[in-house]
Amino acid sequence: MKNYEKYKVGYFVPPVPSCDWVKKDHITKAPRWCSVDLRDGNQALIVPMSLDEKLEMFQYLCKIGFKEIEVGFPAASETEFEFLRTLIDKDLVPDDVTLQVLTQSRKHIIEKTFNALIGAKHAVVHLYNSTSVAQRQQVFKASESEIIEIAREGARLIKEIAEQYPDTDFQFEYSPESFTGTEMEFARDICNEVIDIWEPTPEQKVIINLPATVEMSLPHVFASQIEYMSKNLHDRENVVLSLHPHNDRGTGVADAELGLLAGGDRIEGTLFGNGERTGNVDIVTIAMNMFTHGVDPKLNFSNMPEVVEAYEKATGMTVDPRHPYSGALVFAAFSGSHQDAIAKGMKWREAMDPTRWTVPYLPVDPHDVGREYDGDVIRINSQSGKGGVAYVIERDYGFVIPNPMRAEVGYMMKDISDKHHEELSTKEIFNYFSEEYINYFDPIDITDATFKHTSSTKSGASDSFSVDMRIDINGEIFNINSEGNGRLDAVSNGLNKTPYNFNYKFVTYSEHAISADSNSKAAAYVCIEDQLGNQFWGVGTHDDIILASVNALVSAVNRMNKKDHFVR
Ligand SMILES: CC(=O)SCCNC(=O)CCNC(=O)[C@H](O)C(C)(C)COP(=O)(O)OP(=O)(O)OC[C@H]1O[C@@H](n2cnc3c(N)ncnc32)[C@H](O)[C@@H]1OP(=O)(O)O
Ligand SMILES: CC(C)C(=O)C(=O)O
Ligand SMILES: [Mg+2]
Repeated sequence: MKNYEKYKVGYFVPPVPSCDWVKKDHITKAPRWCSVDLRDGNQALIVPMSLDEKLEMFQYLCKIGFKEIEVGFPAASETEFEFLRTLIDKDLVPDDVTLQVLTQSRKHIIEKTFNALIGAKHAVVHLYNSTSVAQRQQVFKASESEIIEIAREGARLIKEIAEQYPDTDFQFEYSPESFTGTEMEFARDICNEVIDIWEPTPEQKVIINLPATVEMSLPHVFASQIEYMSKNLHDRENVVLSLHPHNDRGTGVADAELGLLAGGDRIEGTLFGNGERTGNVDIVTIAMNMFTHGVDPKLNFSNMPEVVEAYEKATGMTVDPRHPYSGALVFAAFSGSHQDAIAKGMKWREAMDPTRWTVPYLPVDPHDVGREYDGDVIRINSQSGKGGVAYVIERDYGFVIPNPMRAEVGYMMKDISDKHHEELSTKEIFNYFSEEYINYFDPIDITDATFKHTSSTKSGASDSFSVDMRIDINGEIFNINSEGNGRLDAVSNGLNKTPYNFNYKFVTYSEHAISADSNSKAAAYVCIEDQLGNQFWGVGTHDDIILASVNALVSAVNRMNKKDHFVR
């Protein structure tokens, strides 16, 4: 027998499957969110949170905007019980936040749960018992009616005890735990039995929570199960249909989203999907998925690095660098074509429509989750291209590298990164760029240059310029006067008046003012070509745009010297 042959599907499709949810293409409003970080998340930690850690996490969950928080299983431990007492006795629960607690259907546990809640303003008492075929057969060794009786007993007791505390606004919740391994008709029946005992009203609705305690099926099957339950629950209008997906198959978010389309009103989950085994469903991802469809998720993740920090501190878990919306690398584009598209997309947005976000490869504006464009988005390594390199140099240093020069600079950075086998920071990139191209005065340095405009006023006569220059070549000084039909031409002719033989022709020239912080105000770019057709770029900077262009020419000629050594 092959190993895989010991498995078969363990879920149940509804007797009358329907898929009306398929017709809806996105979620149009935020569900009721319930954080179960402090209960389901907490029970999955190697060392559950201390009272102080729970308090800190509770306050942070309130800050994000959760209005319903399952704070624990008060009968589980002293810390759990004390935590509730502290929240209530010290009046730490905001008026608009409802505490939720979990209990098994056992008298002493239910009683202890209510004791923990004495004095609370609002509370959800959450009752569960297992309903799946496996649990009925193997754990409870009980018939369907005996399992229903466990639920009914718990529901009756909860209702009865709650009546003794009229000052607390109680809401009741029931979960057929292991719902995904339960026959749908049985799940429907047991939930309806509980609903009938609790007799919900529009003012006092009940919550029926359908957990994918273990995620067992494709997400569309889960959605069909939710749709079936939604259509077959008693008093549906007075029932809040809650979903509680886990992530065993890695599709917890899909379960939640399709489940919402299928009739779910509420989601129980955790930050970043902490929870038993592969976790509870990740509320951050569901909320941000909604956000990127233009729907207000009613939770505030605008400072995601802070959320990550708070979560990691409280749980001791880490957020993966690839975790949707929150991982350290989720906005990083290393690859050339992605960088090129992002850089162009950012510029297009600025010029065409800053109100919308459609930048390729970035499903969300990093600023909307507290991340930066600088450093977070375009990052340079050996997979990068000219567009990305030019983008970061322009963004951080204000140098607009001309299009024909970009490939050369891009390949230079790619090679450096490849050889060093590491990412390059923008600072390193600029240093390499600067060392190689900008004001490269070895061996030629023009230490003084004074221009005169010597054009004729005769019509048809072209402009001409003369320059007096002091040229230093390897320490040898030449005082030269020369002329040309432009300033650069005059300098170039002057260079050729030295005993050296500079054989090149101009290919292109461009210049711009530098907007970013810089000691210089202007940058110029010159490309020359030697006799063999090799091209050499030089970049010059100076306060004076004319001298910037002279510096660019000298840099280009000096760079040519690296290949074609000057001869006298
Ligand atoms: C999917 C979920 O996340 S469900 C929530 C799970 N979370 C936790 O269990 C964390 C907190 N739990 C605890 O601290 C403990 O389990 C307690 C305090 C609740 C109970 O402790 P104990 O009674 O000592 O142990 P234990 O949990 O093993 O009890 C098992 C018994 O409870 C029964 N039981 C389990 N769940 C339920 C339930 N929901 N309703 C009624 N009985 C239940 C079992 O059938 C078993 O019965 P048996 O004694 O007749 O065999
Ligand atoms: C208690 C229930 C809702 C639970 O956590 C689960 O089934 O996963
Ligand atoms: Mg759970």
